[in-house]
Amino acid sequence: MEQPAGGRRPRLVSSLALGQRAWEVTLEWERGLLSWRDPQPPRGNCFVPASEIIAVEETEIEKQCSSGKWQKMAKPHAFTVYYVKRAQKHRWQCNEVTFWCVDEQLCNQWIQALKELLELQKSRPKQLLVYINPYGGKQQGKRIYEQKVAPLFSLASISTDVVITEHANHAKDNLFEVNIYKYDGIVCVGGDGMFSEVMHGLIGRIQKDSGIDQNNPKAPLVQCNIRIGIIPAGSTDCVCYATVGVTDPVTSALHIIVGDSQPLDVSSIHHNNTFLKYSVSLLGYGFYGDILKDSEKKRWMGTIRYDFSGFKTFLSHHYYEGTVSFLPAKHTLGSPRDKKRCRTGCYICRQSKQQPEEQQKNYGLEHNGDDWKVIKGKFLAINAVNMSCACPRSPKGLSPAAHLADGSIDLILVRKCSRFNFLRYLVRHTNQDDQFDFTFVEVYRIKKFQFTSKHLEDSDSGVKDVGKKRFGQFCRDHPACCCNLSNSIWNCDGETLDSSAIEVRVHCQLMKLFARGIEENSNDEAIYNQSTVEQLL
Ligand SMILES: CCCCCCCCCCCCC/C=C/[C@@H](O)[C@H](CO)NC(=O)CCCCCCCCCCCCCCC
Ligand SMILES: Nc1ncnc2c1ncn2[C@@H]1O[C@H](COP(=O)(O)OP(=O)(O)OP(=O)(O)O)[C@@H](O)[C@H]1O
Ligand SMILES: [Ca+2]
Repeated sequence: MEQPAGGRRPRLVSSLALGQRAWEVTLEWERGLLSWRDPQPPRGNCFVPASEIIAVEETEIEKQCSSGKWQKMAKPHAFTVYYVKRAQKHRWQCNEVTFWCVDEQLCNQWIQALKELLELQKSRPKQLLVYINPYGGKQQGKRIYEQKVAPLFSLASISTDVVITEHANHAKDNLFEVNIYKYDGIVCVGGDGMFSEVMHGLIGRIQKDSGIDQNNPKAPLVQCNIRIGIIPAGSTDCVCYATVGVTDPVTSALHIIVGDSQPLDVSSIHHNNTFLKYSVSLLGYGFYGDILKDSEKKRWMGTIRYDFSGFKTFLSHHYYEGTVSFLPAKHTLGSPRDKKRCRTGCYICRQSKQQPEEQQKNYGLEHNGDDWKVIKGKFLAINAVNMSCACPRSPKGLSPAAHLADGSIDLILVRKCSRFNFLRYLVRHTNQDDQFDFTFVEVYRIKKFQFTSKHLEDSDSGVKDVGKKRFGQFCRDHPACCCNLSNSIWNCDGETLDSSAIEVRVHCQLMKLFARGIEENSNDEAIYNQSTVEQLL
């Protein structure tokens, strides 16, 4: 073993057996790096940063004794290191490597040193509260958690309190009752709806404990530092996909274990000084609202209900009249037409970090009315997204250049157009072409917006045409056309809103997830070339 230089922690260097050969294994405290090198040709060289070590354990060797039973033996001496391995398409796996030592003392020294290094990883959770929706997606939540996630949490010495939900809002209500402060994070196993429920519970609880009235649309909300982890087991899993790059329970569990942290913008939605909901992904009126309305009746169909209702809604081709007023985001660095996307360590999101404090300072100061832009029109879809909304159906999402934590919303207005053009627009969500490059599509990066349907404007302005209010199902002037005098509904992260007239405002980085955003070409550009391990073993 090397001696300490200048009082620093010594590097630990040993010759340990790996497979059939002796490798030079090094633990560098300063760089937090475990590496192993084959001194003989073809000289494999592998590195694992401490931040990606999941656990270290003494290796138990199973040996058959004379009675024929298998017995656990701790000799000869070996230890196993479990670590993150990057696979294809942002997927992470738990890999392991076992090192054999000449004696027990050396083995213990290595285990001790690695455990101490793991203790230094301060952002890792030790205690988690887990909510499982057994009915989300393909109804596999419980199985996914028990078979794929719980064994990893136990390997990483994370203790858990698990609640299997018995009804909708169980998790949300529970978060107002339990001592949330004893947990390092909350995990939800389910889809976007389940995540939304947990987010509402957590943000709501923090505001309640801080004396903030959620019904006040101007209230400066208190940031929530307890992270939420999402184990995807839903139908769309858009929040997971857009923050991790893949919907894979093992990948998400590993991001939780290594203690990743991804701040997230949250929009608050109000109507007449009444709080309705928060939104992190899609707030959509028209097309996505109608899909949701129809698909809720078809929950029994499972995950394909969205495709079925999507097709039906596409054919119905309804448009809705209304007024959208919005406050453009003036000081944000990016634009929705940027080619560059929000990725791990995103510069634009990092620059926006000071926004929460700025917002607090400006509390009560209203923006000049002139800054607001007003658009009246006939819309097939009004989509307000806080993030790209990438999901397996559309890997680049509704707004590919939207940022997870820049304190802005991308507002997409799709005006009335032909079915054929709308189809061209939809198809562009699935290929490389620009979905905003149409005359009937507009996109704005904004801070706040309001929407009122024409239907409501007319009734508010005292139009007393009872027939107009009552029939509302088809257009009396043009029975064959697609305009719909009744309202659509708002799809808020997969849940419906009770009002069609809404006021929306974004809260920069209000909450945090156990994620790190999508890694840039994660496998191809892996700094630590772990794949060599497999080639050489
Ligand atoms: C021709 C193919 C075109 C495909 C176009 C695909 C665009 C897909 C964009 C998906 C955006 C998802 C945004 C995330 C929303 C979540 O907060 C929410 C809760 O989970 N999910 C949904 O509301 C669930 C939304 C589900 C949306 C499904 C849309 C399916 C559209 C099908 C249109 C078929 C036209 C075919 C004509 C021949
Ligand atoms: N035990 C339960 N019984 C019925 N509903 C539940 C239960 N637990 C949670 N829920 C509700 O189920 C709704 C949908 O769940 P979830 O989001 O997990 O699946 P999904 O809708 O299939 O997926 P996605 O939201 O990704 O499209 C959530 O809004 C949640 O409130
Ligand atoms: Ca954003």
